[in-house]
Amino acid sequence: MIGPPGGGGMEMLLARGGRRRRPPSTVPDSGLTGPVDIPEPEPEAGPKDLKSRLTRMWVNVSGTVRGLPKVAKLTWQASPFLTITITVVTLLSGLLPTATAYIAKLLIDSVVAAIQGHGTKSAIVGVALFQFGILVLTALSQALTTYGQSLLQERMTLTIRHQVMDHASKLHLSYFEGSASYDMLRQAAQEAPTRPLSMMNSALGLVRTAITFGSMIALLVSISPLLALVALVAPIPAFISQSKYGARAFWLTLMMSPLKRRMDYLSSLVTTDTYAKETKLFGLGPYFVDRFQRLGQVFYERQRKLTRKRSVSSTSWGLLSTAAGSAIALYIALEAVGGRLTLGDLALYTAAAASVQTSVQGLFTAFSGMYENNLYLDTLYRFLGTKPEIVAPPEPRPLPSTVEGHIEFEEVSFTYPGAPEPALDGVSFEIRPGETVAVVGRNGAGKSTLFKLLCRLYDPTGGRILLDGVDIREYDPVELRRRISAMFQDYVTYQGTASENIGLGDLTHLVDRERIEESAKRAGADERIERLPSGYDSPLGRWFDQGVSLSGGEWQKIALARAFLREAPILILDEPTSALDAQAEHDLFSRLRELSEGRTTLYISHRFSTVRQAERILLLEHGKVAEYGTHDELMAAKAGYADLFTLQAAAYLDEAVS
Ligand SMILES: Nc1ncnc2c1ncn2[C@@H]1O[C@H](COP(=O)(O)OP(=O)(O)OP(=O)(O)O)[C@@H](O)[C@H]1O
Repeated sequence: MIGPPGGGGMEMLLARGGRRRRPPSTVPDSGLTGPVDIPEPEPEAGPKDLKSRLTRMWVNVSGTVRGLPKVAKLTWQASPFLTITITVVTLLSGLLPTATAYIAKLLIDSVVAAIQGHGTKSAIVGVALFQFGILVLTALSQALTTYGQSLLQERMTLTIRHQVMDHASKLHLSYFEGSASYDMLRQAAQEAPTRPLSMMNSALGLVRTAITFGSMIALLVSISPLLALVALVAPIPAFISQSKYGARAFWLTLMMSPLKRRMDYLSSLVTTDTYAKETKLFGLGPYFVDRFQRLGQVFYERQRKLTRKRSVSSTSWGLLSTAAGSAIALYIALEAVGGRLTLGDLALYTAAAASVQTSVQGLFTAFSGMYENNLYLDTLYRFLGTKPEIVAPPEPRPLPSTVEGHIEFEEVSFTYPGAPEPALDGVSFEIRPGETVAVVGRNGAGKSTLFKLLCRLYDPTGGRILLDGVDIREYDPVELRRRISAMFQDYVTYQGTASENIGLGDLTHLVDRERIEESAKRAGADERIERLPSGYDSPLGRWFDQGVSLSGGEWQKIALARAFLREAPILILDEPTSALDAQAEHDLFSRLRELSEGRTTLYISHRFSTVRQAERILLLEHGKVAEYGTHDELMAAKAGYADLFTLQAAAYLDEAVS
């Protein structure tokens, strides 16, 4: 039926189904260049004999059914009352079509009886009233279902989004930095909130249709077992064609279609604000639009072929079903003429045959809906089941109220998950309390990684990091991070007021205006903030409230102010002045001595004029400590640091001379 095992999730399906139709080329399938007929994964990669098809179908069915209790739990968590209401109404409404068909038969029979003179008008009125009652019930059940579903949808969305956010906030950094896990998080956040209800609806739809189906068959058996058998057999051809093409359509319409994903990416390149500047500058707009169009044509062509095949097949198989149905209708009509069946039986059969056929189709649609939803939900459950890797030990060592800030790296090595080589390799050095150390090195030398390890965003794969003589893994990571003020290279620009942007650096001072202004002054951000239309209360960024757009350097000063708000014993700054002008940089570093008074400070910088102001300098090369000492010591050593320093100084000198 539809692809391999239901419980396996999308990545597995993709990986297992990734059969290529053309030989691998040197051009990657990014969609930006190269051939546009990017192959779709083949869902049906397994053997095609009947036995294995049946086995696969069974695995899919059981996998999907196993997903149901969890879904029921989620809907129950969202609202027990609505869950019960919808379930009861759905089950009841399964019987309504059969009741409707049966009443139509009663009505016709009583009319015929009255015409023939052996029936009464009051009997007809009775049946008509009964029919009215059933119709009212049908309308009410539909209204209740719609009402309950829309309320439950809101509740479910809130519940699941809350669960996803809560869990994401506890997860370790590597989860966000790995592409597969990040994909899973995005899918859980975007798709999952609507899926459980959809799954629940499909499941209830399945049960409702099964009830209708079963009761119709039972009704037919009561008239003529042969009729029941024919009604049951006639829709089979239509069912076969449904199941064959339904699976393929599911694959093509699913977001995971590689072709469609690339189209979405191309579309985002031309419609997203952050890309607009570069797309315009390089004149990429028309190129991306053209690529999109060409990929779109291939996608459309595939859809067209599939739709054509599907409709030809379902129409021809469906005709077979119709022919069988019509033959039986004729047979019953003749039987009715012969007086062996009533006119009501004829009406009932016609209604029942149509209903059974629709039910078969409904069963298939409901099941494939459940299957698809289950795939998404599988991602949600796996996401919610991921355990945070960096957690406090069972009995964390309490951090002293006055941390000295004595830092030691002992043979620290670290390799990013899945990376071929270590980012840090046997790094050892010591920073005395209150000392200021500049970390330098080429791009990719491991500087930012060193900071991430110190903040315990990752744990070393070898060696240990000590704070005041204790391995940082013995502390509660939350407590440890409270002792660190940090600014990373890719700091956040919060879409909030200037005051909030700084206040978020320490939640205990979120609205402490005095402290916030003091931090802004330290970072050199005060002057700009005071010039804003509403000063510290001015919204920044353009997402909400039409805030003010700041320049790169102005944002960086705000981010610095945020780091300075927290008066922690350890201060970590990753390229704090990369976006600042020369004057602002000079001002900051002249203040840094004062700012770092009594704190252990580490900063990364590529500008050697600022680096030399540090008490000691750590030069990293390919993840190893190459040199460590004062500026004078490293200059005297005439090695790596001296070379880099001289190189940069010479460039400035050349400028000055020319
Ligand atoms: N999240 C990550 N996953 C895998 N590898 C990473 C990740 N982050 C960094 N790396 C790799 O680790 C190495 C060290 O990166 P790091 O960011 O520490 O360098 P850096 O010295 O700070 O460089 P730069 O001066 O460019 O900021 C690089 O080779 C990089 O490719």
